Formats: sequence, structure tokens, C-alpha cells
Amino acid sequence: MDPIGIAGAWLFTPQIHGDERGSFLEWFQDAGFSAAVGHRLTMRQANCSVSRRGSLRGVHFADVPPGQAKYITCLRGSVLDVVVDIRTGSPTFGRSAVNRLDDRTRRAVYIAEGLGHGFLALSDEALVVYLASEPYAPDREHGVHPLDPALGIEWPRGIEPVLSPKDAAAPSLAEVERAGLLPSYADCLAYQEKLRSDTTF
Ligand SMILES: Cc1cn([C@H]2C[C@H](O)[C@@H](COP(=O)(O)OP(=O)(O)O[C@H]3O[C@@H](C)C(=O)[C@@H](O)[C@H]3O)O2)c(=O)[nH]c1=O
Repeated sequence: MDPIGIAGAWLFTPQIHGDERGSFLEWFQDAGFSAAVGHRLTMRQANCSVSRRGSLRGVHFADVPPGQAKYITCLRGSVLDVVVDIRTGSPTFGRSAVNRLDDRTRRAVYIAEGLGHGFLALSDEALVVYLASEPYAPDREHGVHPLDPALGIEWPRGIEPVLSPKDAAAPSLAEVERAGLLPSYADCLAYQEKLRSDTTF
């Protein structure tokens, strides 16, 4: 698990064992995860989305506590995965970390509670699966417009983004901040500290 420039976000690169049948890899490893993050992965929901090229999902985040941490990988095709630090008071507030996830490197991204997440499908079809620490709670999920220039994301040219009506109508980061909807860095740290001190695992 390698840090990717935003506290609470990591990239995991698996070792892929190839042979004449195909390949094998461990796309999640508890020991490495726990050593990096400081607590074990809680998984209360496993999601799968299939996206056509250009589909741009996100940027989504959930109220903290409990938020929704996610462990994401792309099983078929490729996506540009984006983590956005939308936690007020964070030293890297407004920073984005962009990583390609695909069916070649089979990398995975983990984002802790309170971070914003989105991705763009680069291939004709992109199959993304992710483990989520909390069940879907639509009333507690919010969005920031993924094309907001304040996020500083350089989306690839030549791909026409396809957004859901909800995401297309999402406010800018500044608007979400003014509405008081952003999680605070202090609340996120406090919640993660609680997870680290929980010994019931
Ligand atoms: C996210 C989610 C959606 N749904 C339903 C609601 C809706 O009818 C349909 C599609 O929902 P959405 O448009 O919100 O799906 P999508 O835009 O793919 O939302 C996802 O985006 C990425 C970037 C994330 O990080 C995820 O956590 C999630 O927010 O699926 C569930 O039943 N459970 C879920 O957990």
C-alpha cells in the first residue's frame, strides 16, 4: 500500500502470477492493508459498476461519521480513478490524486472516510468493483461537480464525459463548502482513530 499524496488514500499494486492458464493475484491483503491504514478493512457492501467509455461517475462523498471508505479496483478495461481531498481543514484540502486502474496492472485504491471519489471510464467498457465500509445511505451521500476547475483534475482530452443527471447538477466545491456539507478533517481523523483503537476485530 503506497501513499498517494493525500492522507487516508493508498494505492495497492499486486504481484501478478502468470502461467499458461492465465494469471492469479491477490487484489486485497489484510496484513499489508492493516499495517498501512492502522486498522482492518471493514466491508459492509461490495459494489460493481459497468461503464461505457466516457462515463464519469462522482465526485461523491458521505457524511462523517461514519462516512464510507472504499477499496476500488477495475476488473475489466481501464478507468482514471480520482481521489479528492474535500475535508475542510486538511493540509491537502482541494488536492486530487489521479491513478489509472486497469485489468493489466490490477492496482487498487483505498480511500478513507471523508474523501471524495470519482472515476472516468477510458475503455469501451469498464468493470469496476469496490468494497465499501458502510451500506449505501443516499441521504448522507453528496457530490461535487467532477468538472469543477477548482479540483484541478486534468481529464483526458478527446473523451466526451457522460454524467448522470445527478452528477451533472452537482454543485462546485466552493458551493458545497458554503452549504456546510463538507466533512471536517478533524472529524475524519477522530473517526479513524476510533477505528484504530477498536480491538473487537
Ligand atoms: C452507490 C449506490 C447506488 N445504488 C443505486 C442508486 C441508483 O439507482 C443507481 C446508480 O447510483 P449512482 O448514480 O449514485 O451510482 P454511481 O454514480 O456509480 O455512484 C458511485 O460513484 C462512485 C464514484 C463511488 O465512489 C460510489 O461510492 C458511488 O457513489 O444505483 C445502490 O443501490 N447502491 C449504491 O451503493
